[in-house]
Amino acid sequence: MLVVKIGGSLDGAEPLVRDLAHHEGELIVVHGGGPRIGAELEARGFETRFEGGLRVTPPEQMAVVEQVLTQLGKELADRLSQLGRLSVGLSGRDARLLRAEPLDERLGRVGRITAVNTSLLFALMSRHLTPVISPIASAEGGPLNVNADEVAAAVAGCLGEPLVYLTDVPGVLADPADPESRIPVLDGGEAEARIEDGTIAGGMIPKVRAALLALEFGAPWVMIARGEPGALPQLLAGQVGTRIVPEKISREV
Ligand SMILES: Nc1ncnc2c1ncn2[C@@H]1O[C@H](COP(=O)(O)OP(=O)(O)O)[C@@H](O)[C@H]1O
Ligand SMILES: CC(=O)N[C@@H](CCC(=O)OP(=O)(O)O)C(=O)O
Repeated sequence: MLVVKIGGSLDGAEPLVRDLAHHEGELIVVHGGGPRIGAELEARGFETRFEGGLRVTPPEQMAVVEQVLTQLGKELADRLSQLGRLSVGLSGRDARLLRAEPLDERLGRVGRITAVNTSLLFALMSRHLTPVISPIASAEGGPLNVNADEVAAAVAGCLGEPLVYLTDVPGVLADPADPESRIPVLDGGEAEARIEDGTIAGGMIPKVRAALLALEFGAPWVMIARGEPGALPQLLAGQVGTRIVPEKISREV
């Protein structure tokens, strides 16, 4: 089994969706939707801002966030199903799939995952149905917006399964402006140092932190790679992407 998180930056990437549909083996898909949420909020006259890569979500914006993510999940599940992989679009509000608590009141309706209903996921997979999860969680006082990278980490961690983040860059880059500067293996210490010095920025901050969290929760391995056709087999062969590890040790021979 593999947990795959598809970034909102890959919205509409048909070749990738085909690859996922034809992937041999069980998949759980978690999707983002940042760019589409941003566009919809703007169209409705809302301003949006991020703190540490997380969208500050005032209560009056929550319905828009949920609508956009729900529609995206349904579209993705429908497309995978049409391509032969029967899939079910869910959010964390279905059967309490994802429970959360508010992260910080200054961020509004942004949540931190506290529990995952893994039996719902097993029930679907036992009937050969692929879960497609939108990052909205169930909570006291209404739903919470959770960063999709964190949702994927919680799901993979709770299941003890590997996690792949598919995004629009070839991995974590030493120089974000240079796509050739992929870091093949990144550990927690170096990740925090690079966040501190600014070479890891924007949406890569929650992704790298979530990857470390997934390992802490129990995922056996985590990779960040570009969501291009052929990515999954190449990545499983260790040819592309950045592998996130808690600590690096040097191998001496
Ligand atoms: N050091 C870095 N290496 C790679 N990408 C980085 C780095 N620092 C910032 N980024 C930015 O992070 C983005 C990926 O995060 P995000 O846009 O949230 O993706 P997704 O929608 O796939 O979750 C990249 O497109 C890039 O602009
Ligand atoms: C709290 C928070 O930041 N939630 C995210 C949820 C979607 C997401 O994570 O989408 P990407 O994977 O495309 O970034 C948001 O509102 O954008």
